[in-house]
Amino acid sequence: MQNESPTKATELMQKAVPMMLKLEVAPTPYNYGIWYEYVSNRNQKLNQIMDGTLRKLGHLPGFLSRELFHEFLLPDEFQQGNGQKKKLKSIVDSAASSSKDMSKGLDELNSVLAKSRKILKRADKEEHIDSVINYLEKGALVASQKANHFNQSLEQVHAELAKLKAELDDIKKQNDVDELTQLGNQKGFERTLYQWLPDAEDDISIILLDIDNLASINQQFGKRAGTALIRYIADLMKTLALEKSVMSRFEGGTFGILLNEATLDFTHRFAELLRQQISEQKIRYKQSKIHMPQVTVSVGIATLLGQEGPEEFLERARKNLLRAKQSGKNCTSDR
Ligand SMILES: Nc1nc2c(ncn2[C@@H]2O[C@H](COP(=O)(O)OP(=O)(O)OP(=O)(O)O)[C@@H](O)[C@H]2O)c(=O)[nH]1
Repeated sequence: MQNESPTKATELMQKAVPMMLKLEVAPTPYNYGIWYEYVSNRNQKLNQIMDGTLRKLGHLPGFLSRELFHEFLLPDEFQQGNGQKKKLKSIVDSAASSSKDMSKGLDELNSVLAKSRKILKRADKEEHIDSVINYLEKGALVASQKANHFNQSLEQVHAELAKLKAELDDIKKQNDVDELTQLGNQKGFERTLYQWLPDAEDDISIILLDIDNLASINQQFGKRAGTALIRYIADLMKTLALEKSVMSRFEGGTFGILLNEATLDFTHRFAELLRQQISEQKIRYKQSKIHMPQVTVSVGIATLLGQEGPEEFLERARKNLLRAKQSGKNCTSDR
């Protein structure tokens, strides 16, 4: 569900509720959610499935509504079963209960109108007309009170959804952080890559940087020292971070940097600066006087080519990293 303005949300509900009434759709939270999405017409695939099923069966079975709700309306974070799911359910439940109330109000208004029509057919005195007017007035008042209540509850839903969305954004950010180094993680790196690519000119670049011989460092000094080294390199990278760039640790001693507005030439120079700075570090073992042997990294870089997709782009950087390793390590390769 997107973050609608209250007016837009009301508009969508005013389309969805009569449609649900016409098709005798039960006002369950799932139905409420998917019909709201259906009338918004922004999810072609959902609409195709719903149209196809309605054509074939004449209705949407309850289990399918549930499936569609989970597939199309719950973002991944909700599907992980955290507290947000409960919050969303309570929002949807409360919206569903007011939509039920609203539909009851419409039924009552319809019955008032039907009765008035009946009486009017037989009305031959002025007092008959007066009593129909009074009756209609009362019926319309009740319906409009219900409609007001419904609008208010939609506004509340809207505010609660906005709050929930902000919480989710925070969770997303936390999910994108690598706990060991506090840089981003690979998921966050890829998320940003997918976000940047559609608007990119050919000036997005990737740097993949991998600590050389980490396995033997682990063997020689212990895994703890290897892990401390990963953190050390991450901290050093942070001091050199550029604007419009994202620094991440993928796994082990492999880091990824995504640079926006960076040509191949600039990226190469920046990668070399990182590589050199790392190789010049004199790192002491467990704060003792013993220095670790020179720590080096190999680097693969790539700058976006034409219509290249994110996977091919990242794969090219990976191949260049492999080439740097095969060329004797402690060097940068861009082809
Ligand atoms: N200390 C430590 N080691 C890790 C961590 N994650 C992965 N590793 C180890 O890092 C090592 C990476 O090994 P390889 O990918 O073979 O690479 P390498 O020994 O660095 O050799 P090259 O990449 O060819 O230079 C493996 O032995 C992993 O077990 C970690 O968080 N801490």
